[in-house]
Amino acid sequence: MWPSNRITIHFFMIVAGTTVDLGSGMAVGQKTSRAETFVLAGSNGHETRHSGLNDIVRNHTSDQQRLGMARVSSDMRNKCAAYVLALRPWSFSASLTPVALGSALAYKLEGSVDLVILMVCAIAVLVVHGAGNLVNTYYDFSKGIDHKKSDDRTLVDEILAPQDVVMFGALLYSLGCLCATLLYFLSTLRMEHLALIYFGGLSSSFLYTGGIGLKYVALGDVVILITFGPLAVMFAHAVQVGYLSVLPLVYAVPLALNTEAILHSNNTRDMDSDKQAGIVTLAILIGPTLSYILFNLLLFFPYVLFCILATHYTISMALPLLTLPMAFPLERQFRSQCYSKIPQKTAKLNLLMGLFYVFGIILAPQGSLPLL
Ligand SMILES: CC(C)=CCC/C(C)=C/CC/C(C)=C/CC/C(C)=C/COP(=O)(O)OP(=O)(O)O
Ligand SMILES: Cc1cc(O)c2ccccc2c1O
Repeated sequence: MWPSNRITIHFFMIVAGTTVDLGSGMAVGQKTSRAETFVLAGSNGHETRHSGLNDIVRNHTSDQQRLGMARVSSDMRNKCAAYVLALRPWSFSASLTPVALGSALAYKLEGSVDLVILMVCAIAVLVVHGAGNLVNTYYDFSKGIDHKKSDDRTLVDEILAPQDVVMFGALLYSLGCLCATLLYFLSTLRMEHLALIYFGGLSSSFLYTGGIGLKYVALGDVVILITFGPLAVMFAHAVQVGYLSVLPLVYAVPLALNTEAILHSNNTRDMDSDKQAGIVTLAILIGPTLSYILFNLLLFFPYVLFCILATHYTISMALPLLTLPMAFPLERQFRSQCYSKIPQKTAKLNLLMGLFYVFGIILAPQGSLPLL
């Protein structure tokens, strides 16, 4: 038999534990009623019930631990999702397609491709692009350019803190440098050439919005045309073949124009808020009508180039034309000024067009492609 005062002490221990946890959820509340039931039963004085009380205390503690762990793991998952979303992964096609293109050209020229070099190169370009997006998030927020209706609300909605974005950006730049170091050992490309292209890409990704902020003085379009086009394609090609060549620069043109269409639609969408924030973009300089004409040129001129390549060199170059049906709705949306999802949709088109372009190059009969 257990004296009822000892049972009461156990009860208060449970209640005390419960009180601490009251704010955290229903399951804990349920424990209180189980303990109360026990005290009512305990006052009848059955000894066997004591082990039941210990079980309740033990179960209560392990439930608390489980709840705590579940909360920590769900917090971690939310935080990870926030970091991934802050990178704006929808835009990654813009950096992956030039890597695929440069590697495909190397395959055509050298007859083989080193898959490890391809992977490391893709990671290097991807993380530098991701870091560039984070720098953009940080500076657009601190300059008051991003607002409640912006596409990028990572900092505006306090999904992440500014120092989280800074730390994550620094981590990605460090990872990029690690990849570049690895490439130095894996590839036969001379160190000064590797460093020139890699740090060219890295500094462009920072200076786009950081430092002098090229985006704010209407130079963002030039940066995107160069980095996501010739620079990234040449980088992927050079680490494979071990030397610099002008060939990838020429092949990069159709893809670079399409990637610039993503940015131009983005800047046309943001024209009014950018103007209010006091920054200058190409879209603001040329106005809505010329912006529409420029978007069409960027969207459709690559198809003209593919037609020329297909009719003069090899029919496999007609493969990217399969994406034409995706381009017409974009033109219509731009014309009716429904800009909201055009950058994301153009990025999808960019991925498919890039992949078809790469397949077209791989499938081209030996010696049929223009080698300048
Ligand atoms: C050659 C090597 C190693 C790397 C090249 C890697 C690349 C492609 C770097 C370019 C990084 C870069 C310039 C990123 C900027 C990304 C960008 C265009 C962000 C869009 O910014 P906003 O125009 O402000 O759009 P939002 O309004 O959506 O924020
Ligand atoms: C976030 C973001 C937004 C864009 O509009 C981009 C356009 C071209 C290339 C990359 C882009 C990007 O990373």
